[in-house]
Amino acid sequence: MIRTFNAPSAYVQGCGVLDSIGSYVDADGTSAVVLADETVFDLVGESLSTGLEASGFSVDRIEFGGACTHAEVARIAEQAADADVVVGVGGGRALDTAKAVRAEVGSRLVTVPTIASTDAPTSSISVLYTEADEFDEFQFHGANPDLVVVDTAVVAGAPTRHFRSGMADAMATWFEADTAVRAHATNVFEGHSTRTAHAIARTCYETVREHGRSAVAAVERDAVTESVEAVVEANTLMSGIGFESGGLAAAHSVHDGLTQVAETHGATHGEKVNLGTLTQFVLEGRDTDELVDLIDFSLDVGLPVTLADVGLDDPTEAHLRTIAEATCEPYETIHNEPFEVTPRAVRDALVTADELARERVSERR
Ligand SMILES: NC(=O)c1ccc[n+]([C@@H]2O[C@H](COP(=O)([O-])OP(=O)(O)OC[C@H]3O[C@@H](n4cnc5c(N)ncnc54)[C@H](O)[C@@H]3O)[C@@H](O)[C@H]2O)c1
Ligand SMILES: [Zn+2]
Repeated sequence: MIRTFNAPSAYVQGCGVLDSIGSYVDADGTSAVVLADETVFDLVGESLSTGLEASGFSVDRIEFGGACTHAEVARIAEQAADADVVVGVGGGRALDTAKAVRAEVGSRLVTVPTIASTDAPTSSISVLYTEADEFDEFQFHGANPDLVVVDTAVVAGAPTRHFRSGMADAMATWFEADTAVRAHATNVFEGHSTRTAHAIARTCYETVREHGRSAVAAVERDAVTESVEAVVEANTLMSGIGFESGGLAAAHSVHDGLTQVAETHGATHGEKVNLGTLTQFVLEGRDTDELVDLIDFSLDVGLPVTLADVGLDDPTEAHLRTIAEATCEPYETIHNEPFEVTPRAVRDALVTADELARERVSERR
């Protein structure tokens, strides 16, 4: 059995760290291109540029249009062709675009997440979408970012919804990696998990459970506390390594299935993943107490637990079929589950998780 482990080359996290970002960028040459949408550039553009210029970089800005599509990657790659360093700044879409641009131009890559909403900042892959905003393909770049810089003051100042969503993405990491390891399934790098990645995935979950409530309370007030630092690290570094080098299973496939129904497009990546984790629990026949425990924690921190919570108030059988069939596409990681998975089984697990969550919500009222 071949085991593989990949990770970003360097990771820096701290309150106000963007001001000194240039000192962490290890690159020959002096030209940096900053890729960010207007909102994000207004927030951090100045401190980023000052931080890079202080270390001798010339800084050009390219405005990110908001979608990670082939056309957007081609447009930006042309503009960034001579850059020594591409600095992707923002949410998962901007960072995935920066990764694809780096693959085209051969520069170094720095990712600067300004929300702790997904594990995209540390991973090696990009998720590409069509112009109609439907899933197009995964691009496996083989290389992780050279440097990841997270300013916790920026992340804590962003809307809490993004932070909660990242917690859901992080919790799924453990249940998926653990299933993948037990099933001897392969990870993103087509190797088997190391004990290192498995342990990181476990710590990722434990960190979110131990610090999640306090961290969400802090972020509601734009405060940076030790619990915020802990959860940012879990959502970003541990989750990224945990899913890529540990392996994925059902939860993210259910997320992918949910994206096929337009009604869920208003829900974030992490919010849909949370339903995926609950569905994975039912699919795997886990103890009901374990499921209720995760529902309770989700409700405590304000994460969605029912189909209605992610936009599907009244799912029809056609909706459920679309979701279940997309969840079971041959390339989906749900097939890492250690038993045969069918659309029927996914549909039944999804509606059962939804029913249990509804019951729990009314019990807690
Ligand atoms: N490559 C991977 O490993 C991986 C993993 C998980 C998710 N993803 C992808 O990530 C994407 C979802 O990412 P996301 O949930 O971060 O959403 P997103 O990238 O769509 O960003 C959401 C919004 O947040 C705004 N924003 C960013 N920073 C802000 C701040 N500090 N304050 C206020 N607003 C801010 C942005 O302007 C953007 O409009 C999906 O495309 C998904 O497929 C990729
Ligand atoms: Zn995810």
